[in-house]
Amino acid sequence: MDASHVGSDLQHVLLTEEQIRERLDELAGEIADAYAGKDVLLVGVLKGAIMVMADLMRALPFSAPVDWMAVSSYGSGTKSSGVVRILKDLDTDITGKHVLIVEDIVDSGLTLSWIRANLESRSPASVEICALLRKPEAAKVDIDVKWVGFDIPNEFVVGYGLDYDEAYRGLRDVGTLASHVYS
Ligand SMILES: O=P(O)(O)OC[C@H]1O[C@H](OP(=O)(O)OP(=O)(O)O)[C@H](O)[C@@H]1O
Ligand code: HPA
Ligand SMILES: [Mg+2]
Repeated sequence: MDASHVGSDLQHVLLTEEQIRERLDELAGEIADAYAGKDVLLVGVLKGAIMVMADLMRALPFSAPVDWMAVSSYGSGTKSSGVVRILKDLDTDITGKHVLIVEDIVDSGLTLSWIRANLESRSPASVEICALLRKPEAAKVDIDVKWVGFDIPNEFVVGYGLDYDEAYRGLRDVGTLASHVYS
């Protein structure tokens, strides 16, 4: 799949690379203020959070350790199953630590509410969430996301780490897919 083909699969660009970078710079400033004088562990949720993590950690004015969890709830479809499995657990013992979960998207909220409860059961000092995207109309559970990049409409989006059946994660912008991709 070459780059021009991938581009033509997008129907509508919702967020450009530039908009994403500017917003992450703002969030990094707020996060830095919130954790001033504290050590924080950044926990990325594979695979979707790879781009957000890479850009957010470079925008932060301090060097925070990074760890990763891999869970799966979507598989190859466009709907969350709500059943979360840990595919890769943290390498770090988070007892007594401040944890900031870094995610690409809160859609139904099922994945993050499960991850947060799982991490909270390990006696950390605190657990907060930073997610680049949130779909307020899709929420199935109430979840407190302290830092949100953008609220977006209830449409399936790809790019900047987000996939459809493992494709499109490398797109620099975030957008919706043209209908021909699904058929
Ligand atoms: O709020 P929810 O409805 O639970 O959806 C959000 C989750 O779904 C996606 O992950 P996915 O399972 O597709 O894995 P991936 O990050 O490897 O693409 C996304 O990265 C979030 O982790
Ligand atoms: O809109 C989405 N796009 C890609 N992956 C996702 N996982 C949850 N929602 C989405
Ligand atoms: Mg996915």
